[in-house]
Amino acid sequence: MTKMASDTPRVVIRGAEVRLGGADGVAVSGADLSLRAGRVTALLGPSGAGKSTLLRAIAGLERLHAGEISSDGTVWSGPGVHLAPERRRCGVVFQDFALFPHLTAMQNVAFGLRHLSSDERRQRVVESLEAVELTHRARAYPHELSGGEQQRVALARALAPEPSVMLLDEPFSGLDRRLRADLSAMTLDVLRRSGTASLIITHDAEDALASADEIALMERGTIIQSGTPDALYLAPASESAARMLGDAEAFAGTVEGGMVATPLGVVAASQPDGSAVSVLVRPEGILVGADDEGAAAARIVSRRAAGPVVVFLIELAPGGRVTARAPVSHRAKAGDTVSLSLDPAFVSVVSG
Ligand SMILES: Nc1ncnc2c1ncn2[C@@H]1O[C@H](COP(=O)(O)OP(=O)(O)OP(=O)(O)O)[C@@H](O)[C@H]1O
Repeated sequence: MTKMASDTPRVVIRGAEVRLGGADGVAVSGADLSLRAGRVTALLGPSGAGKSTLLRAIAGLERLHAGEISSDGTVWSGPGVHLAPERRRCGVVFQDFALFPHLTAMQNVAFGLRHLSSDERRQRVVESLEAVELTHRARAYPHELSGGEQQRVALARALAPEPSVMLLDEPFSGLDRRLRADLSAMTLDVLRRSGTASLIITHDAEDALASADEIALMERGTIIQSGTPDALYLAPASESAARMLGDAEAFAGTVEGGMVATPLGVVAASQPDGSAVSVLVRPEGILVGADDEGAAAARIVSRRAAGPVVVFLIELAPGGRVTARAPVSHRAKAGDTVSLSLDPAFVSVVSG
């Protein structure tokens, strides 16, 4: 049942627009996104950004007013086309997943497989419950299962018909933190091995950075950036993209001679001279050195250890404060005068 990941997109969304509740209620606007087989894409963005609406549009539960959604060359939604949800090879696990209470775990999983022969159906149910490690609970009813086990049955049920794409809307938000971490790791593993293309809504940027294959950032109805977690963390396309994935300092400046000046030193910029830009720096990119080393003199206001890292709040000589993050072994302490420099790997220059 293991299938290879592929670079060819399984689902392609182009210029998707969804209007809800009247002309100005545009929930999704010009959204572009590709989902690949065997890969998990985390969809991240503030409340009201349009994440659930985009998922519902892919599932066929909302109509597109413009744009197109297609899968393996078949148009699911587009001008004059709207394939019914049951005709899309789309598995869905929503937050308030509901198992049928009067059916056992295996009957729940078998529910969507009525088109198969009974032998094939039995085989598929066994495989799906095996994938979520629940064969020993096959005959249990939902009320006899824990919350995490119920969620695993819901996942098995959605995967059993072998969908092209799996859509998960914050599937773990109702569970406690510890269970959520375990279940999230297992779910992503099962999704990857199934070979389906997965899109999972989350509010947890750290979790997305640590576990997703790709991240799509959504804001005001549109996908503002998508790519691998590393690429998005290190090279955000805008200040708001940067902040969706963690802390960042932003310095406004103007490009002169291919460079832009910041209070922490000068950095190279690819924008034309005279452009107004914003220099974005991750806390790991602010290097705290001895007093005589770097470019900018500064004073440490506070030092806070947080597990393997230490977070410095630093006051710059010309005024203003920045946050730097270093390994916990870093010796600088509150009150020290230090000099700061930039690690270019954690710096990106975006149009201001
Ligand atoms: N049925 C509806 N009728 C009218 N407007 C709606 C409807 N459902 C959602 N909206 C609006 O559409 C926009 C996008 O909502 P959506 O639920 O897709 O956002 P979201 O990113 O999933 O948010 P959250 O993270 O809070 O779940 C919001 O402005 C919301 O108020």
